[in-house]
Amino acid sequence: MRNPDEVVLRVEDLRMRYGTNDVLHDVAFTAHRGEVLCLLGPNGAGKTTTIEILEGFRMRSAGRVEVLGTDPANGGEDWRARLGVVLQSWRDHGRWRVRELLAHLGEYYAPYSTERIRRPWQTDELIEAVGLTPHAHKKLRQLSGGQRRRLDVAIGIVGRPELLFLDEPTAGFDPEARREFHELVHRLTDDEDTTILLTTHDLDEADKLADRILILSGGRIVADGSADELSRQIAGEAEVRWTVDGQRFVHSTTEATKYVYELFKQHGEAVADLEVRRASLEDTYMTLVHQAEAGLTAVVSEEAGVR
Ligand SMILES: Nc1ncnc2c1ncn2[C@@H]1O[C@H](COP(=O)(O)OP(=O)(O)OP(=O)(O)O)[C@@H](O)[C@H]1O
Repeated sequence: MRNPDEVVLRVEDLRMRYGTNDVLHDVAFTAHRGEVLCLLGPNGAGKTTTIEILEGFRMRSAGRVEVLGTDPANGGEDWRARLGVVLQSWRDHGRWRVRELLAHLGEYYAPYSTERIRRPWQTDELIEAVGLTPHAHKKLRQLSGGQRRRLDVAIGIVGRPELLFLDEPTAGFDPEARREFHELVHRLTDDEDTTILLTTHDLDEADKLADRILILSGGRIVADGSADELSRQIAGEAEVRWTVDGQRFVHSTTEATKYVYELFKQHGEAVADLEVRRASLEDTYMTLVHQAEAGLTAVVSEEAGVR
């Protein structure tokens, strides 16, 4: 049965050093069943390193990590079968055909099928879910960049993972493919209860998909919360725009509701074109990353408050 309180991912005091270069400093976060976490951050912030440690592809330098109840450094085949991974880089299977490859990869998961989770995903259903039906019989090298990325996603989910890692899954997608991918993510979390950790540079995508956003900067988590929580905590001011008799006005305030109430009290029905604009995720992201880069290391966290 679904238990939304179940912790699927627990990271504490995670550190990573390449040679003498510390790239992760005391990273800590958790993810619960069915949650979508988006890991944001500038190039080189440590997103891929974090994900690779959680996937068991990279050994950490220090800290505690639990993925589906197991330390990834000791995860066996049965643990790995419960994970799905979509890496940034392409794999080289150029001569295989789409359907053939997915059916083949799916066979590896059959021994890990359970009463609750039937593995693998039925091949044609999976191909349909990622929008590759018209290309099912093509060789991989004949696919476009975006089609190839859809296949990468299919490879990641063929074993019906309980936890799915997606490293920049929509890079190279056209707007329609992006929207279809977002629908697929909702389907995976709603119908299959999949927990998803994804990295993206597309803030609009993070806004649409994430239950929680983690912002990593210089190897540190500088924010942890929903898009709304982060924007409320960082940018207290909202911008109110309106017109009276065709003349435009703009005012910044921390108390938008009260301000609008006063506005109507004063001008009544003469107020038109009213808009109240809170900080966008992009505004919030820029503020937090710039603060972190300037050495202001206050961490914004819904769970912990500001510390
Ligand atoms: N194998 C490696 N050896 C040494 N340094 C590395 C290695 N891999 C990554 N790094 C360094 O670790 C830091 C974090 O890199 P990482 O790839 O995790 O960042 P990222 O947030 O995923 O960046 P991007 O958005 O560009 O993908 C960078 O400074 C990078 O140069």
